[in-house]
Parts: sequence; structure tokens; C-alpha cells
Amino acid sequence: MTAGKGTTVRFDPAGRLKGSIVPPADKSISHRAAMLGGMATEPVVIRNYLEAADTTSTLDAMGTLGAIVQRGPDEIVVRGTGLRESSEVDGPIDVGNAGTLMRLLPGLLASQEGRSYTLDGDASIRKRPVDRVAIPLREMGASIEATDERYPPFTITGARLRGIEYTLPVASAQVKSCVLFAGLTADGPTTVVEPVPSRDHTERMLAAAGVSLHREGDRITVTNADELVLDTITVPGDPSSAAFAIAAGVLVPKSRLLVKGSGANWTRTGFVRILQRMGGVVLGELEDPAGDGQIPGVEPITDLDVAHGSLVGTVVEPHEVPLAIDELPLVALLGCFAEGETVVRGAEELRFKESDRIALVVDGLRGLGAEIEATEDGFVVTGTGGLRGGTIESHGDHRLAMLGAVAGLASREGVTVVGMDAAAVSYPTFTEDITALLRR
Ligand SMILES: O=C(O)C1=C[C@@H](OP(=O)(O)O)[C@@H](O)[C@H](O)C1
Ligand SMILES: C=C(OP(=O)(O)O)C(=O)O
Repeated sequence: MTAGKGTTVRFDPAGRLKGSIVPPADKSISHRAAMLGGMATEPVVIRNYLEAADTTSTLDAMGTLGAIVQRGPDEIVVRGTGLRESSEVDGPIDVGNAGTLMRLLPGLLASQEGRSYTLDGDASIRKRPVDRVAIPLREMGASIEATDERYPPFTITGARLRGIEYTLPVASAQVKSCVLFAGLTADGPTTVVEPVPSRDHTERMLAAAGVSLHREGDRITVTNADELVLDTITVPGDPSSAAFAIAAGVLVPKSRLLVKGSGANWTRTGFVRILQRMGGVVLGELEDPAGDGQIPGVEPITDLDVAHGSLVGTVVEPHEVPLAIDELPLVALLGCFAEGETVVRGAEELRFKESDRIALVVDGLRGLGAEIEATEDGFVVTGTGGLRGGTIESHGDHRLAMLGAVAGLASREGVTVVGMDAAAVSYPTFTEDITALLRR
């Protein structure tokens, strides 16, 4: 690998990858820890908080809303305002590039009776819909005004909320979390019905904070809380970031890697299960799904032993999509190297991420020599046993930048990634970490 000009980085074909890698802290859990810390009554200590652009936006937002954030070398302490006493804010709160911040925070702001808050972000955020959270929050009593009824910048005016039962039109952990957050201050219980399971970090963290929260089948019910009391939160490694090293380890011949301290929560390990089904060698202690009625308490972690091997194509079904949503671009890459066809179905949500990840993954990988077709709700890849290489543009999307890097290491001719700096959104040390595994 040689660094190019500006944000352009070239990833040459790797001889093999060897050694161990510690993925960065979990982005989803870090966002939630900062937001709930900012609304807690007692100080919350967060260990291994993700230091990346998205999660810095969240800490900054909580500071703007009145929390005191103290950064130490090993931990962050957040002294919150309580659930209903956020400060008044002049001007918009900047969510940067963070969709999770933009969609979860309104659930907490909706409880700030009589106060208005405007959220805005970068060019990518301005294209991402917020009506999915505005609809249930309005039903609970908050007022929301969005640009073109759908997009940021948007303004939330808090109110005394009422509990509702809300069936999610799409499986989205962000919408689920937003409604559960609003339920913390609503009169009466709030129930969210999920079409299929999605990541459950919010449920686990709220239960740990002493909130009354129950799951029965696809229904999650929260009742209002006077306060949140969270003590220490230790954030595990991010399985979505770990997935890039895992894919590289499986695809680059003769590789053998240890991925240390990755989150093993069942709702986040769909990618590893898909990869194992394709024949990929990834060994670790993955959590089993929770039994009915249970909210597991602790976020489990595992080391993952990864080795190069051959792959066969697979079909990713709609119910698997939320459990691997951010890793689906990597499934497309794996499909290029697998025997036969790899199909992803029911993943239209990919079109609403930092970029349209169906269109750009298909265009990007095709430009590197892949046989891949977009469908309305996913893609179909025909494996050719490898990938030629070339140039790929991240379009400011961190997952596309890292996809290009892994493609380069596994390709025949190497890949130039234009806009590699986008990786800083979730994984600022990605290039250093992955290249430290190179052995020629
Ligand atoms: O709740 C979360 O932390 C996230 C949920 C997912 O989004 P959706 O809920 O929109 O599917 C995921 O893509 C995103 O990266 C993080
Ligand atoms: C979609 C993502 O995040 P967010 O929605 O928080 O921007 C992601 O990290 O891939």
C-alpha cells in the first residue's frame, strides 16, 4: 500500500494477512452511551468510547444540551441533565454525518416540554429521511417540522408525551430506539412492534439503567421512568468494523488473523453467520438469540479466529438483513470470490444510508471487474473467483471506502480508493490497522 495524494490511497494485492487486530469501539453502543449518559441523573463512566467523527458529534450534542463531558485517558465521564431538563440551544445542533444521532436524539428531545431544537448535518445527512421518526413522535404529542416534510434540517418541539403502540413499517433499530427513548417520559406504556429483530443495544442499556422494559415476541414495551441510573458502560469492539478485517482474512490467500474483543451480540453477528454459511473459516463464541421475554443484560464479546478459504455463494433473506445491514456491501465483495451466485434480498434500506449503498456498491465493484447486478431491494453477484482491481470512489461513505481497501488487498491488480478519509466516521485508524497485518 502506498498513500496517494490527499485522501486517495492505493491498496496493492496483499501477500497474506497475519497477526491480530483490535477493532475500534462499537459505534452504535457509543452513541447510546453518550445520549443516555447525557440524560442520566448520576455521572456515567464510559470505557472504550469510540473516538470517531460520528460519536464525537454525539458527545458534542450532549454537551450542547447541558451535559458535562469530561474526557480522561481511559474513560469519559458524562454528567447528565436528567430526562426532562436539557438546556435551551441557540441555532441548530450539528449531527455531522451520523444518522444514528439524527434519528435517536429526537426521542429524547421530544420530552423537553415547550422547548424547540433544530437538527442539521452534512450533505449526506440532508438526503436521509427523518419522517420515519417524525411520524411516531407526532403521534406521541411532539411537533416536528422537516424540510420538504422529510429531511433535515428539522425542528422538534417537545411536549408532554403519551404512550403509543407503534408497528415499525421497516425493521430499523434507529426508529425503534427513538420511540423507546420517547416512551421514557410518556404517560402510559409505549410498545414498539418489530417486523423482524434488529440490534437490541437500546433495550439492553435501558434495562441496565433500571427502566421497566419487556419483550414478548416481536413487541417491546417500555414504561416511563423518573430517572436513568447507569453506572459504568464498557463498550465492546464493533462487529461492523471488525467485518472488514474478517473479510480480508478470508479473501487474501494464506491469511490467518485473530480479531480481538469484537462484540458478539446475536443481533450484530449476522455477517459472521452468513460468511460461515458461505464456507468462511471464522471461529468464535457468538451469542445465541435471546429466549422469548428476555432482555440480555451484558454486551458479550469474543475473539474471532479467521483463516483464508474458498467460498460458495448464498442467498441472504430479508429477515437476516437487519442483523448484517452495514456489512452487506462486504457480502457483495465476498460474492465476487465465491463459487456460484450470491443474492441479497429485502435490503432496500441500503438505499437510505450515507449513500445509496445498492447503487454505489454495484457501480463500485463493477468498476473493479465484478459481475454484479442491482435489484430494487439488493443485488445479485456472480462469482468469478476473484476481482481485477481499479479505482473506486467512496462518495464520502465510510463503508464504501473500507470496502474498496479490502477489495484492493484481495484483488489481482490493486485498488485505488478515492476519498479514503471517509473511514474516520467509524474507524479512523482503519488504514494503519489493516496494513499492519500485511506480510509479503
Ligand atoms: O441503531 C443503530 O445504531 C443503527 C441501526 C442501523 O440503521 P437503521 O435502523 O436505519 O437500519 C444501522 O444501519 C446503523 O449503522 C446503526
Ligand atoms: C448507516 C450507518 O450509520 P448511520 O446511520 O449512523 O449514519 C453506518 O454506520 O453504516
